[in-house]
Amino acid sequence: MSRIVVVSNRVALPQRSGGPAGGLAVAVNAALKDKGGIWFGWSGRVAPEPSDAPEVTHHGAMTYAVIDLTTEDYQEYYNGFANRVLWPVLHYRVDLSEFYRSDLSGYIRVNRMFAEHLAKIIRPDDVVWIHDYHMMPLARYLRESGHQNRIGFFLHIPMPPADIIQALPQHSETVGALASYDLVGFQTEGDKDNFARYLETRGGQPTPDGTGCDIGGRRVAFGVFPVAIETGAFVRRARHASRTRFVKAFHESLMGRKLIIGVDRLDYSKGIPNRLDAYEHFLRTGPEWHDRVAYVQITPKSRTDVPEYQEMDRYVSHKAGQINGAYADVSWTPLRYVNRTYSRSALAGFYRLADVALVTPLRDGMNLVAKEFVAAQDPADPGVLVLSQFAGAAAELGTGAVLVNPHDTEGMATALRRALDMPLAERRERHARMMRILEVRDIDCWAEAFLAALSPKEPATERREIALPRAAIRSVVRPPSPTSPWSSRLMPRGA
Ligand SMILES: O=P(O)(O)OC[C@H]1O[C@H](O[C@H]2O[C@H](CO)[C@@H](O)[C@H](O)[C@H]2O)[C@H](O)[C@@H](O)[C@@H]1O
Ligand SMILES: O=c1ccn([C@@H]2O[C@H](COP(=O)(O)OP(=O)(O)O)[C@@H](O)[C@H]2O)c(=O)[nH]1
Repeated sequence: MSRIVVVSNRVALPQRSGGPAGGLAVAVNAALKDKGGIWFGWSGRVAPEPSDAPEVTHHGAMTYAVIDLTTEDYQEYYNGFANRVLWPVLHYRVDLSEFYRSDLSGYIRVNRMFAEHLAKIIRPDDVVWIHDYHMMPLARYLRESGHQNRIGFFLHIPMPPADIIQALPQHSETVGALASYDLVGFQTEGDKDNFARYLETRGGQPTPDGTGCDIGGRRVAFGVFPVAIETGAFVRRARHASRTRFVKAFHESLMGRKLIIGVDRLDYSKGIPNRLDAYEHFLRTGPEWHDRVAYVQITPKSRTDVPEYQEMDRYVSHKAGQINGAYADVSWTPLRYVNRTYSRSALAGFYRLADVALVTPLRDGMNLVAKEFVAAQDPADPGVLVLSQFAGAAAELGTGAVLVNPHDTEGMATALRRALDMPLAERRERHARMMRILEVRDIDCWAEAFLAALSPKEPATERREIALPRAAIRSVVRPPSPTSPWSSRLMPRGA
């Protein structure tokens, strides 16, 4: 019988709940745990020697197979090429990328090693589903060694326009290698269109029905599959969490103040400095709100070996201290900045307490926090989602959220004020609009739609879809300033 084999760098191992926070692991885990399958990837460990064979564990319907990385692999493949080249460039930040040929070699070496391990795991009729920018060339290497399986790829992060992709040194080895898949899935229409245009620049011929492209003697199909959450389960989780002692204690600590919440990995793509600027502006221009709000920013540290992330850490801590220094009183802390990882149950309870969520990335593939926040609300008295127009989630939630441009400090402060003042009837109506989408497009729908489109019997045109409002959002990329040091490139203008 055909099995589903999923491959990703990050694997949500069952014995390690409370591990690093990240949407890919959360989503893939939710999609597969009942369906079953094999999940192959990195163990999260760095070891002196490469793994001879994957370490295999079974849990429910899932089999996990993971390998360790050596220090060199971890530096070159993960910290280096994946997180200092592909991550910034695909998030439209060519100015932050640091390219070294040795890192690209490491990336290719690790992908070849993944392909070799995988070749021993997969059977000819298995459907292989590969995830994210760490693994772009994997299908090419599997094809080179004769594997004819149906192989799909899903990109969790944005796909920028062709001009930006072309700034990636040797992009044919990474983005170009996506042409070896049978199906490539994206979070938004804009991402898909950018990829289609990129393939055309490489001589690809769009198929007459527009669902793919013929290139290099093969046909690659494209699709849009916005990643989702376990909506029903998250609603129940939030209801339950709000009754726990832990969440009640948090509620009491607010002493009747309105709660503004932000939950993001400490990553420059999440726009945290811009958001703090906007909050500072809100406090400066709105003294009537002093002592009436509490902003809790939960920010687990991420990719801490990467210099840009270390700098972001220093900057955000400093900025948080500045805001509290300027506006706190003996009995009021305007900003609670927390570098801890919380369980998703605790987060669900926090979201339900919140009056406003600030989800304002400069660029984000999707942003599951936005969806979780909406699902966690009490429909009778829901909080308001303030959402960046540059998050993938804006394509689905844009009609219910208050959309903002994260580069517009005053605009964000105004949006925050509007959200805090929003009448109950409008809050209910906006929340209901977003919930309708989250209920129809949940995580099972995401996995089923992708796998149906990948399966040979059900071509992409027959898959289950609902019409989505188009985000149709593009932004202009500011060229890097040759004179500024890299650290200032991370900060908002004027910081
Ligand atoms: O694995 P890490 O290096 O610790 O990083 C965590 C994950 O970050 C990214 O998540 C993305 O996927 C989410 C789900 O589709 C999406 O909502 C979000 O917008 C993306 O940023 C990354 O793509 C994952 O590979 C990482 O595991
Ligand atoms: O302390 C935390 C912070 C975040 N998350 C989870 O991590 C995921 C973050 O996914 P998102 O798509 O928002 O962003 P990413 O970090 O993947 O870029 C969400 O499911 C959060 O609930 C968590 O479990 N604990």
